[in-house]
This record gives sequence, C-alpha cells and structure tokens, in this order.
Amino acid sequence: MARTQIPVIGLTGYLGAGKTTLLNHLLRTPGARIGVVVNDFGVINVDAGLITGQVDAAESIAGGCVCCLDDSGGLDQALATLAAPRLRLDAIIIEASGVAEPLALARLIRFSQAKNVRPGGLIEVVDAANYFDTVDTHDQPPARFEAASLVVLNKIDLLEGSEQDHEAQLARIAARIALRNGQLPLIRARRGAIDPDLVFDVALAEDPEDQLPLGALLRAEHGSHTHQHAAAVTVDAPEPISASALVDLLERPPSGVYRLKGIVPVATARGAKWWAVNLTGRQIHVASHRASDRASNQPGLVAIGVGIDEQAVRAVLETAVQPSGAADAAGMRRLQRHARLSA
Ligand SMILES: Nc1nc2c(ncn2[C@@H]2O[C@H](COP(=O)(O)OP(=O)(O)OP(=O)(O)O)[C@@H](O)[C@H]2O)c(=O)[nH]1
Repeated sequence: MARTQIPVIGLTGYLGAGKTTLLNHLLRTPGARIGVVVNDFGVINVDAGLITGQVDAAESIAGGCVCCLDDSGGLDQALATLAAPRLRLDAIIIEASGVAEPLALARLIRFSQAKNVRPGGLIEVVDAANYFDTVDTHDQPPARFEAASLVVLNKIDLLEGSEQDHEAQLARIAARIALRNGQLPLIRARRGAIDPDLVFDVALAEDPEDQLPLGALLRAEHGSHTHQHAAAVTVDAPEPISASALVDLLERPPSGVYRLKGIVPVATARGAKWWAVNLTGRQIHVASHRASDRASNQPGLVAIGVGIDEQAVRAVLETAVQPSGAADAAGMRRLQRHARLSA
C-alpha cells in the first residue's frame, strides 16, 4: 500500500512509565525505517541523551535509516527534514518527556505544517504496577487520556499477587481510564514490547543485500518477545462503495480496532473517485488519492487491533465495502469535511 504520508506518532507517559523502553523496542523492528524527533521545543522536553545512543545502535543494527535531530528548530522543521522522500521513513516517533503535556503534543502534531506527514496517534505508556501512585492521584482520572489514541499498560511483570489479583488491578485501571475516554484501546506489555503493526507499516520486509546477518538474529530475538499480537482483517473493495458507508465505518469502527487503513473507490456522480483512508484510534485521516499513486495498490481496507473478534470485524468491513451504484451526496459532504479536517 502506498505510504504517501508518514505517520507521526507521539509517545507520552508519566515519568518512568517506560516510554524510552517502548521506543527502543519499536526501533528494533526488523527492516523498519524510523525517524525519531529528539528535540526540545517548548513544552516537549526530550531526553535526547538516552535515545541518541539507542538510535545510533538501531541504525547500524536494523539497517534502516534512523534519524536523530538535535537542532534547535521547531517541530515542523524537524518533521519536514525527516519527511524528505529520500529518507523513505516508515514512521516518525516523538518521545515526549514525562512532564510533557499530551494534549499540547497532540495539537502540535495535528496542526503541523510539514508536508508529507499525518498524525499517527498518541501512545500513552502507563506503569500498571504504580498507576495510582504516579499518573492517577486525584479524584478525577487525568485529562491526558483524552488526547491518547492507545494506552499501553506497561510493567505488568511488576504487578503483585496472584493472577486474579493482576486482573483485578488491571480492571481497576481500565475503569478509571474509561471515565475519561471510553473509546480508548488498552494493551498490556512487558518492557514496552508491543506489536509494531499497531503503530506503523514496515515497507522493507527483507534485509538489504549488503546487510550483516545481524538483522535475522534480531528478528529471532524480536519474535521471542511475549507481546500481545495484533490481528489484521483485510477486505477487497474492487467496486465503488458508498461514501456514507465509508464515513460510518471511520466514525464508528468495530470494537477493538485501533487502526484502519486502505485505498478505496467511492461512487460519485462523476464516476468512481479514489480515497486513501487512515484511522488511528479515533483519529480519522482521509485524502483523495491520485490515479498515479494507485498502480501498485490493491483497493481494500485493513483493520488492525489486539484481541478483536475477527469474524465480527470482517462482517462490518464487508458491509462498508458493498458495491454502491448510486452517488451519495450527503456521504460525500461528510467525507469532504473529514478531508478538510485532515488537510
Ligand atoms: N520490570 C519492568 N521494568 C521496566 C518495564 N518497562 C520499563 N522498565 C524499566 O523502567 C525504568 C524506566 O523506563 P524508561 O523507558 O526509561 O521510562 P521513561 O518513561 O522513558 O522515563 P522518563 O523519560 O524518565 O519519563 C527503566 O529502568 C526500565 O528498564 C517493564 O515492563 N517491566
């Protein structure tokens, strides 16, 4: 699938929750080309020292181009540099410091003027073993969960008591988070080991030919991580579909689906028009898709999530991609509105 726009992913979380650990895990994704913004801009204070070493290591290990900026420019400048086509990055990750304000980071990403990038969601890392001593110490659960698109309940190896106790503790945390944001998907992790498929697509599945066999070793190590695997459900959409059905799907994705993406033909009064759609959490990004970008693309949709009911998700996707002969003016207006908000 063509990646005309690079997802910019914010990594937030209370001090010590495990953001750098999770970032380093993502940086070990075989074949991934990840740009990391390590910059101080306003409220975002990145612990550049910690990441720089890892980024250097990831660059030589993964064979991917991992960029590390330490200029004093703003976020847009950093994103514009990283989005240069020659870098062919799969994703750009911004690790915010523990004291950064996730809502401010979400806004900065959302309103970035940099070209060729799109918001890729905000991952909030939580120390599950110390949740009520760190991030959630007041009457109300913190507002940061309103900005997040995925919560990683990290450090589950440190939960105390029996397995039953663990489940009870995690359920208490989930209930608190739901008070702020009932839509937020939660996944559990040890040492930030989440499935990278939840976060970005890797264009390069193989090691480059001049690569040391280190890549294969790393892949083996990576495969041994005990993370919750993401499941993907794919449906084809060879015929033009209804704009309303597409927008309904994006606005109300099936339960557990964290990402939804694809390229689909939409029925209009002037024939089929192509659209690239991307959903991360509840964040919708749609853009009309040029014919020249289409040659290598299979029209269809892919839904990704952890612990999803694959059959139920497939049924919802199949309903959305039902061929539609008629143009649907009301649906097109909704789609165009999302496109304007995405621009
Ligand atoms: N036992 C355990 N330790 C973890 C886990 N994840 C991270 N850690 C440890 O927790 C400490 C903090 O992790 P970091 O990744 O540096 O956390 P951070 O959120 O980047 O921290 P700040 O940048 O200071 O906010 C480190 O010592 C990690 O090794 C986990 O799942 N289990």
